[in-house]
Amino acid sequence: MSGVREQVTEARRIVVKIGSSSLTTTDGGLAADRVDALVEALATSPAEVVLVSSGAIAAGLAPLGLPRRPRDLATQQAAASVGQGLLMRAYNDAFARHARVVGQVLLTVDDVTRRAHYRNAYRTLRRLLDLKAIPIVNENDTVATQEIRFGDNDRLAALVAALVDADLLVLLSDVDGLYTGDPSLPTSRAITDVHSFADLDGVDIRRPGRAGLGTGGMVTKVEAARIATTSGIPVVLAAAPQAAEVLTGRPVGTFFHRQRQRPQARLFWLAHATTPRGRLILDAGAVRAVVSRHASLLPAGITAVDGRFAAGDPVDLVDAGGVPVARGLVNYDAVELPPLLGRSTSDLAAELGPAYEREVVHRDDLVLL
Ligand SMILES: Nc1ncnc2c1ncn2[C@@H]1O[C@H](COP(=O)(O)OP(=O)(O)O)[C@@H](O)[C@H]1O
Ligand SMILES: N[C@@H](CCC(=O)OP(=O)(O)O)C(=O)O
Repeated sequence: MSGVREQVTEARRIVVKIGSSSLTTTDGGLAADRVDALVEALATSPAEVVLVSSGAIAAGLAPLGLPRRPRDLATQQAAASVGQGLLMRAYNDAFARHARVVGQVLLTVDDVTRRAHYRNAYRTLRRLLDLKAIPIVNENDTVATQEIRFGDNDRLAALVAALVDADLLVLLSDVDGLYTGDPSLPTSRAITDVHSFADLDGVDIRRPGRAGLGTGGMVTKVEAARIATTSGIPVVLAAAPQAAEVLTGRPVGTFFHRQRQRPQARLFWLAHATTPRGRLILDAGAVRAVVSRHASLLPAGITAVDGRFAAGDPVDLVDAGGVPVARGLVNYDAVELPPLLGRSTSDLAAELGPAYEREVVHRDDLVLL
């Protein structure tokens, strides 16, 4: 293997994600030395850096006298509310020593999936970078409900990487890369390169780490790597203390090669970041129109509606057998649709007015699955 990874050293914009377990001590406090080491590596990088940092909940445990990570959402949110301020104070102070300014950006799933919101998030991040500030992103834990939460920051980081059109995503954890199985077992081997996700068949990818502070374990990291690489962004997965080595292109950790050039950005959000709120069951003609001709979905081709969704929500388009063929943002509330099904848009417009000429899902808001 050559001495440096050129896709890393040539990256002009990098998203770095660090997990809770890498920032906090086992008794729940923020580990200042770890924050300092990370900040040193980031502040000296010539690239624009967006930091996605977990650790709010973990950092809030000790001040609130909580012995371990709570399971219920309200207590997690209280801990995040306390911990997020402490986390930002630590970053603010550490980056200030390198004469760098930081900006807090708290995002919800909607902010990175809905067009109007993600443009707004993009503008804020873009402007912070233009102003040479380091955006520090976390999920907006205090307002997110269970249903709409990411819960882990791995996928959020991949989506942020796509949002800011990053050249590289770095996932820093308490493990120095992906292994063929539980890294504590002597039989597990380190995986240095992932060229295709088929390479991972047979790899034992587990959920949370032993420290009990992280959330997603390797499952969400591999999923994040899949999201990023299929949108043309390579990923390095390494241990937090290796951050400086990673950023100087040393071949440490696991390198996930990009799977293809970037698809149209917004469609990518739709496929990976949204949870469908309902299903539209399509007849065979509509399936062909949507899949082969990439046409908009009209009421005439829908045979049934399932779920309680509102206009603007993501829904799955499924064939008669229930197999999802596409996902799209629907233009009608669920309750509006049943009387329209099977009817032509010109009939509907003549009877109900021009507003009913609109597609159920516009082709620009559709992605094939
Ligand atoms: N195949 C695997 N390769 C590497 N690590 C794994 C694997 N399966 C499970 N893990 C565990 O995943 C953990 C990292 O996930 P997590 O604790 O959620 O980290 P973070 O807080 O950094 O997001 C590691 O500590 C490791 O024990
Ligand atoms: N937003 C949460 C992140 C949840 C979490 O623990 O994520 P991770 O450590 O990346 O698996 C927090 O700041 O505590």
